[in-house]
Amino acid sequence: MHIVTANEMYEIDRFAIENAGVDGTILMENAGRAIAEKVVSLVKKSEEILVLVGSGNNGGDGFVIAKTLLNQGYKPTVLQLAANEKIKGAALYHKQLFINYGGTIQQLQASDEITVFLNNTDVVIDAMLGIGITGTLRPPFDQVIKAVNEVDKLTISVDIPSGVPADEGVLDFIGIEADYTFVIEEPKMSVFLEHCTAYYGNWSVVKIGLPHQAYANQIKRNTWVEQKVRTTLPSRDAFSHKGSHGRGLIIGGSRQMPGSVAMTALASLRAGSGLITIATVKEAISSIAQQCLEATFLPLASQEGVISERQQIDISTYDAIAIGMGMGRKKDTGLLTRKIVAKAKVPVLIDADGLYHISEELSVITNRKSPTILTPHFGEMAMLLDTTIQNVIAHPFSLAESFSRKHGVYLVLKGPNTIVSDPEGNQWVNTTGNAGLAKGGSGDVLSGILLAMIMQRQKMTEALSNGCFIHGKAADNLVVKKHSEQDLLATDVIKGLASVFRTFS
Ligand SMILES: NC(=O)C1=CN([C@@H]2O[C@H](COP(=O)(O)OP(=O)(O)OC[C@H]3O[C@@H](n4cnc5c(N)ncnc54)[C@H](O)[C@@H]3O)[C@@H](O)[C@H]2O)[C@@H](O)CC1
Ligand SMILES: Nc1ncnc2c1ncn2[C@@H]1O[C@H](COP(=O)(O)OP(=O)(O)O)[C@@H](O)[C@H]1O
Ligand SMILES: [K+]
Repeated sequence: MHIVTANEMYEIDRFAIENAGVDGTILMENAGRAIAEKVVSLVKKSEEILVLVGSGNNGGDGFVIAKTLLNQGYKPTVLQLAANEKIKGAALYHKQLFINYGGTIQQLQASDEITVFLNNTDVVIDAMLGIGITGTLRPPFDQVIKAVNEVDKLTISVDIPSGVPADEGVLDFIGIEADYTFVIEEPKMSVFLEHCTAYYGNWSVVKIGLPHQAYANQIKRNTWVEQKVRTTLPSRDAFSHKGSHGRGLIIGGSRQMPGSVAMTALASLRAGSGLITIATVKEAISSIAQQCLEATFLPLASQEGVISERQQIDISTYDAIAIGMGMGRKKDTGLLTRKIVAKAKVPVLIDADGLYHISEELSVITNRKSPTILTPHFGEMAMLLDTTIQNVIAHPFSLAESFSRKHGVYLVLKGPNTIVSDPEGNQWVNTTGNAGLAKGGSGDVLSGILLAMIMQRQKMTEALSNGCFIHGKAADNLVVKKHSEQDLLATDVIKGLASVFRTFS
């Protein structure tokens, strides 16, 4: 699936109508009819349905839904929230068809009348506002949306929950809290914005027959789904040896935080790495070795329990490096981190405290010749950009894209909807994972999986997207069977990798 902004959607629409010659009323018929089919699968004929229609094309879809339901023996009540003269074009055409099919339309005279309509219905179909919303809500939409949210009725939104912006940038809004949203043709950006996702409820896409050529090459944002993992994840060659699957180096850990690198190493081995070496402070090695028998070690000199600057590390024999987990934020560790990142001629993944050290001197990553992968969560992203977390929440797609382009890096912006960005500005949103991962250590496990993935035969963007998918999928499988979102631990996710890899082998 592509992920579109409102403008991109309008552009696709324009192409369909002007270049491909599709009539706009047909697109509206297709949209309304496809959504009516979904409504039929959720609602019984005996139930009362209230269709709330606005003045634009979203309202037009509402008329088609009402007409289709009426034709199938339902008795929808259509409540028009805008003046008659505001309904134009395709929406007016479908309003007239609805009337011709025997439908009647009621009009809201005063905002507070809405409670009477809501009290008399079982189901609300929200066809008030779609991607055409501008500015703050005007009456009666503000009051109607609040009233719908206050009553406990099954609420089904058309294309987008009314009031929710389609695009990035708006943090404050009043929106319908839908139970279901049937998104037309392609998910809008806000489906994946963490301050908007919940409004959509259970969402899915309905296709309305827009010409594929209208957008196949233009949209740079996509979802990463199981089918893509199936077609890109390399299988293990029967004649391979440990060297064929990558020799990875993990640099991090400290006396205070030995567990993080242990989890990264274990996850990396479970995700298919051939050989893993952990470079960490020598006093942490015995405890880490007990957790991870398969790893080898590179003991590092330490100062107050953290990796000290004064030492040479031979990084020449590794295929990829992950650096930063649990290493702390001491100045000396930072100097060494930047030296290693600058010197390494293989892919380097930078996570956690490594991101802090890099944020002090971003030119170190910009100047690198081999691939650099940064894996910040929203707080670390704000630190890298020297901005607020609120700003990252408001603009995750555009900030990630511009950062990747500017510094020539691959960025994995972690969250409930993790976004992978490449230096050309392409983006993929991961579709797996749950709140059980919102726990210390999940990021360390992800780094290990990604380190393994980037050492297998696949493109860098596929490696990163597959790694995120597998990490989230392991957590999803675990909360269905063995665990819950409450008790899930990062170490469980490592064990759960088996269930995911087995489905792809
Ligand atoms: N290719 C597509 O994507 C298709 C889209 N269709 C529908 O068309 C919708 C977009 O239609 P429109 O561009 O007409 O836009 P909308 O229907 O989303 O809204 C525009 C209308 O809302 C009013 N409005 C805007 N901001 C408002 C505010 N803050 N407070 C109160 N009223 C406000 C405007 O005066 C205008 O009349 C989509 O969301 C979708 O539902 C379908 O008809 C089928 C084809
Ligand atoms: N609510 C959530 N839903 C899905 N995935 C989540 C959620 N919260 C966190 N994650 C995932 O868990 C990982 C957390 O990483 P991070 O914040 O770096 O953890 P830590 O540094 O504590 O190990 C990321 O991969 C993120 O995408
Ligand atoms: K809507």
